[in-house]
Amino acid sequence: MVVLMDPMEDPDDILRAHRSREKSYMFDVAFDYTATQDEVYRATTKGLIEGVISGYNATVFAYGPTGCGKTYTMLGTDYEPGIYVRTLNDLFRVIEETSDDMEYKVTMSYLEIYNEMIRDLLNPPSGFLELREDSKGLIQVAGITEVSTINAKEIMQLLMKGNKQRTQEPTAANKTSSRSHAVLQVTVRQKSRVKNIMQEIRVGRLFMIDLAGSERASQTQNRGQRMKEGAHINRSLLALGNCINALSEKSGNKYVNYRDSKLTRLLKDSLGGNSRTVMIAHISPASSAFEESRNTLTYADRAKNIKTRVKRNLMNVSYHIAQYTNIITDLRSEIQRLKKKIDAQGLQRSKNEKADIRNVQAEVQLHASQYKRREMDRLREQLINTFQEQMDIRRVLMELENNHMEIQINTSRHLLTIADWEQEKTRRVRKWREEMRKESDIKDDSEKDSDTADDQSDILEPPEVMSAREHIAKLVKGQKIVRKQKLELEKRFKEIRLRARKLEEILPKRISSEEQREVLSLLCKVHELEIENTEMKSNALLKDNMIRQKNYVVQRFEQHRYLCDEIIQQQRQIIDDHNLFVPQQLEELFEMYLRELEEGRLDRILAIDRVTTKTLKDNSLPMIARPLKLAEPTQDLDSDQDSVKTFGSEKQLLRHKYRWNTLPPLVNENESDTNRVFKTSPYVQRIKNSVVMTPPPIRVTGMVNQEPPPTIPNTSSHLNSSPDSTDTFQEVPLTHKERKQILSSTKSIAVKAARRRSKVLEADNRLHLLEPTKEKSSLSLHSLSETEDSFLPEVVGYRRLPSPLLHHAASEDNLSTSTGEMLSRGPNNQTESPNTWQRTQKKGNKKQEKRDESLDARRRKRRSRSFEVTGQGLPRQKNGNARFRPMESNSDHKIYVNGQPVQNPRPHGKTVFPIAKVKLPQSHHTGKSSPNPHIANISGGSRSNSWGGGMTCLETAIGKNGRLGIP
Ligand SMILES: Nc1ncnc2c1ncn2[C@@H]1O[C@H](COP(=O)(O)OP(=O)(O)OP(=O)(O)O)[C@@H](O)[C@H]1O
Repeated sequence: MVVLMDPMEDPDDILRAHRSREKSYMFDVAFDYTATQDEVYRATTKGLIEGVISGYNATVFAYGPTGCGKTYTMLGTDYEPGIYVRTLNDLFRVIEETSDDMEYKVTMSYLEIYNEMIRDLLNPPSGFLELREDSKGLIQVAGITEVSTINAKEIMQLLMKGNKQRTQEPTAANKTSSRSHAVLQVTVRQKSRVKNIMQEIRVGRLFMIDLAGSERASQTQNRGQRMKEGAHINRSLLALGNCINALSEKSGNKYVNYRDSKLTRLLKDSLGGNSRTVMIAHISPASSAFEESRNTLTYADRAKNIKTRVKRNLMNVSYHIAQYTNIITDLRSEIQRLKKKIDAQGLQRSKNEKADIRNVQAEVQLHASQYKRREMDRLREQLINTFQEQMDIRRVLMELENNHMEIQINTSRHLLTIADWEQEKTRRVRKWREEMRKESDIKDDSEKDSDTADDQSDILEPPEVMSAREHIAKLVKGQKIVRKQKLELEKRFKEIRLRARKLEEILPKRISSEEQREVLSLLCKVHELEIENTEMKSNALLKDNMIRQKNYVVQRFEQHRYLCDEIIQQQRQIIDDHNLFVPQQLEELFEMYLRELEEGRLDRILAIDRVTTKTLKDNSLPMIARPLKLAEPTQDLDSDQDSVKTFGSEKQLLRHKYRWNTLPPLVNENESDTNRVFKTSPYVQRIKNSVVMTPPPIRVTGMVNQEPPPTIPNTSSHLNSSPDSTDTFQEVPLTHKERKQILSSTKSIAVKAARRRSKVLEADNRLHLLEPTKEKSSLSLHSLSETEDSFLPEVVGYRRLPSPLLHHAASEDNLSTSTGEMLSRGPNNQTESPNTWQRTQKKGNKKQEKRDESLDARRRKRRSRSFEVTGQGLPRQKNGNARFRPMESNSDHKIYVNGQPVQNPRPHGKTVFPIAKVKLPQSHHTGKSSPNPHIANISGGSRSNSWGGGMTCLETAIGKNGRLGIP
């Protein structure tokens, strides 16, 4: 509702009170000054577009006085486009949406009626155009340019171009006053794409008209041309008003004069015919425009009453048969078009599908390759882990094996001690029985038996034997633990090897690239070599242990031989001194003994042994085997655990070395090499079944053991090594470096042992009885240290001990005491000098002299040999007395000659063989700790000190004996 109030109305004017000019008008919609272009468009024009497309006519025209915003509403600005642009945009959008089914043709024309003349705004040079009415009563502009386009942007450009051609002049009322009526006609022809004989064409026309504003001359102050323009404008608008008035009249027979102006003629259909028409009436809120507003509203109100009959503009085209050809051609072209469209769509779809398939394939491939890579990495990781585990287990087994070896060596030593004691006990019992037999006349048999029994049981075991039994019990326990651990590890090793074998089968199948295969193969080869190296080291260690064990046996025999020599010589001296009768047979035997000494048969045997030992050590390990690093020369010589520590450090070194990503080889005994990627070396093949080599058990017969270990079935008076296992070890030679290191180790131990021996000798009171002994004892250590290098080869060889006669001839050391010479001659002879001894010797007959000469010759020969070996003269020989000490051992307190023990004087207060008098320091027996703490950890820390102590003791003994045999 629009309420128009009269600004001139005076409420106090009684006379005009009943003639109020205030009026209310009702419209479909009214906009105030806040309304936007879009709101106006939506409320007025938007609803017409669908009708136009489907064949209905429609008209939107802006009506009102000048300067009230008609052009603004219809055309708008670039930023606020008006109805023209908005309508066309929507029109083309709808056409596009339905163009699949319908065929559209859109034409546009733009004209102006200026001073009752029609101008083509799209083609101004075409001049003034005439209006014509066709046979169907439709008003047409003859010669008007109809632009066919379906592009909204193009239409906008045309509109802008045409609008510039529109006559626009400034007036007093409007700076941009339009001096003409502008008519934009858009014709939409729509037909179905389905061809038929009867073709239906829908033609919708849309008129969008921006009328010129009615103006009053007084208001516009127009003169001349402007005034003339105004007159024309007003006339045409008056005609429009008249038409509206006529159309709006409700009376039946009305006459509408459209012919008064070109505007009404053009809008004939729009106003009263077949058209949906929207009239947008513009008014000014200014009180000065009251009259114009009232007129406008009055016309708009009247126009409201105009009723039009709208019908769809259909053109049914019935084609003639002659046109069928064209129709068919059209249809074919349409079919082709549709086919192309379908093909294009199909192509696009298939492209999309193909792209999808390709994407899917690529994705699948990517996933597959990623999975494959992950799987390969996983397998490789597993393989490396199995190799690593194999390596670790082999290493631990090696350590356990070494432990086992040490235990066995120590056990054998203790068993020997016990066996010796058992023999001693038997001898004592026998002796006691003989004594008892002599007294049997006095006592009756029953008493004797009971006494015998009592006496036997009363024999007290020496502490070293008890200690040996304790040690054996501990060692047996330790051996059990080690064996159990070994079994578990071997079982685990088998499992891991099986796993590795499976991986070995899987991996070549999975590896696609030859390069990968090669790299992996090389990697495995490296680890194979690593494990081979470990195995060889293990064997080298075992062999070293075996050699030490063998040397120990040799030393024992040599010790024994030394005693025999001593006894024979002394007894021979007694015989000669007292001119005792010697049976022929004994004489012959003695001759044979002398011959043997002269010919040096035993020396040769020892030489052979030395050569064998040396050969074993000389045969180098292959270069890939990292040599064992034994004692460093710079190590602390006071340490009791030198060699053991070094062994431990070697293990640490190995462990460190294997910590990097190393792989042990894949050993598959059953698989043929051709089917394998990772082959086992011949060496590994050869020793793979003896990876865990067990040294031969030490058999000691006649031993009474409280708890005999399984691998030590019974006692034996000798150590025996299995020849088979020895052969196995001989296959594994030592490198030069290793040999050197062993020698260095021996040197360290030798120096240390000599130092200890020196201390012991100094502490021994008996040694102080002989003045030179003290000197030589102190000298010996120095000498040893000095000449160690030159002695080393002989140290390894373990030269035979020199004859005791030689020591006596030297007469400078305490060996005469230690060999029992003094004792054999009685207490009175203890102070007798060696010279006296020699003088006595010269008193013999010629035969004896000859023998002496022979012995002297042998002595000289040996002495000269010692010079040759050492390269030094007398001082070395003098110092050699310290090295003539027999082997020290906690179990060597007694020496047994031909089964008869020579007792240690200290426990029994009888005859003394000084060989047994030297005792090792206490620390030497107990040991300080496990030689390898890592091993202790691996074996659950159950390793007792006695194992290591025993091992250390053995090494020390070897070192001393090595020196003993040198000069
Ligand atoms: N709604 C509106 N918002 C902003 N400015 C408007 C609005 N309506 C009209 N105008 C401004 O008023 C001035 C006159 O408007 P316009 O030229 O559209 O009037 P008209 O009715 O077309 O005049 P004439 O009949 O003389 O051509 C123009 O500068 C136009 O920008």
